[in-house]
Amino acid sequence: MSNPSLQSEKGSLSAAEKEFENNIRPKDIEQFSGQPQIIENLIIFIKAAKLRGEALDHILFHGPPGLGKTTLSRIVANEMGVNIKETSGPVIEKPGDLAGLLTSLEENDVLFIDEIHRLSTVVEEYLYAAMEDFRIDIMIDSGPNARSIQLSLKPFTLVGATTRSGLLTAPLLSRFGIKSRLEYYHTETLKKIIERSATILGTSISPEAAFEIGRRSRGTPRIANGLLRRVRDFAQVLNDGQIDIGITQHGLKALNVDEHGLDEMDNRILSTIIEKFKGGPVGITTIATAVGEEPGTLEEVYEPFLIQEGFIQRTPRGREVTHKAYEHLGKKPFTSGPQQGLF
Ligand SMILES: Nc1ncnc2c1ncn2[C@@H]1O[C@H](COP(=O)(O)OP(=O)(O)OP(=O)(O)O)[C@@H](O)[C@H]1O
Ligand SMILES: [Mg+2]
Repeated sequence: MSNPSLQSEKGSLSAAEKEFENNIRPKDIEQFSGQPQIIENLIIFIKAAKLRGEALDHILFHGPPGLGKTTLSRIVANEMGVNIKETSGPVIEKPGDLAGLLTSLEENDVLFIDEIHRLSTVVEEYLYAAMEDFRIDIMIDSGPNARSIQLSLKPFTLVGATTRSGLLTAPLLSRFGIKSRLEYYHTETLKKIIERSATILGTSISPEAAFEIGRRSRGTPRIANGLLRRVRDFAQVLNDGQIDIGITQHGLKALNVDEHGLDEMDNRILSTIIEKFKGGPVGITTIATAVGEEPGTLEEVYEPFLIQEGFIQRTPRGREVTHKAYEHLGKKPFTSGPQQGLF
């Protein structure tokens, strides 16, 4: 199984994990670390919308799981001083469900649709007019009595979030005025996030320990917070609750956390390319079949981190692992003949 924190299926987090996430989730923009470009722009757009007394333009947050899309959506509503209604793509089954949600919004409120790539086509089409003209046409009755009535909506902001922006249709994409792609976090930023979370949890952590956890968190705040929580257990039982570098290294080792923060699926991808495809180049669809994952998920959720960290490179003929990948897995590069490596 792949790391549950990375899965985009929302059911994968336990109730306790969700509660923990909500407790430490930054509520206003000052508490949110990282993503400087996105934050800088949002501050301007929010100020401008407030000055004009208008709804903020529709926003799409996209990027790998656990980087802060839900967090930012709530922060946007909070900073705008409006209510937020939260739903998700697969939950809105019929146009009527969407109409119900939209008509319940107050002026300038935020409607947050998580996993927006999973909206049904029919619902999506109704959303177009709602986003563009703040109106929705709904059919009432059926057969000869069928007629459509037009409902006007109060201006609102749609905030969509997705890990799979590649699955969004062009008409939907074009209706978002603001599109922000969240990036993986630098270790220094994760360190700050971990220190903030530790304060909320009432635990003391040394700077080296926070850095070490950050370094091994796959650039992802959710993973960083999850590791902090587990390492805190080790510290509580074995170290009087003090999280120092010693107990951190002990804990991370006991938890089998990879030296570079790679998860099981990352390692499976690398070892598959090495063992089954001689290190590549190999096409993404072929890798996907071999590891039992969808090509799109591989491309949008797993691969970006492996490329950023220099474990994989894209070539015109497909994906290739790098030296770093061989070293990481303790394997020797494949050589095609006895001549190679002689000179
Ligand atoms: N920039 C940040 N600063 C502090 N904490 C953060 C930041 N980004 C995310 N987090 C924390 O990481 C956790 C996951 O964030 P969030 O739920 O917003 O991710 P997401 O992008 O919506 O993930 P998914 O795609 O799985 O829905 C939350 O507990 C949140 O508190
Ligand atoms: Mg989310």
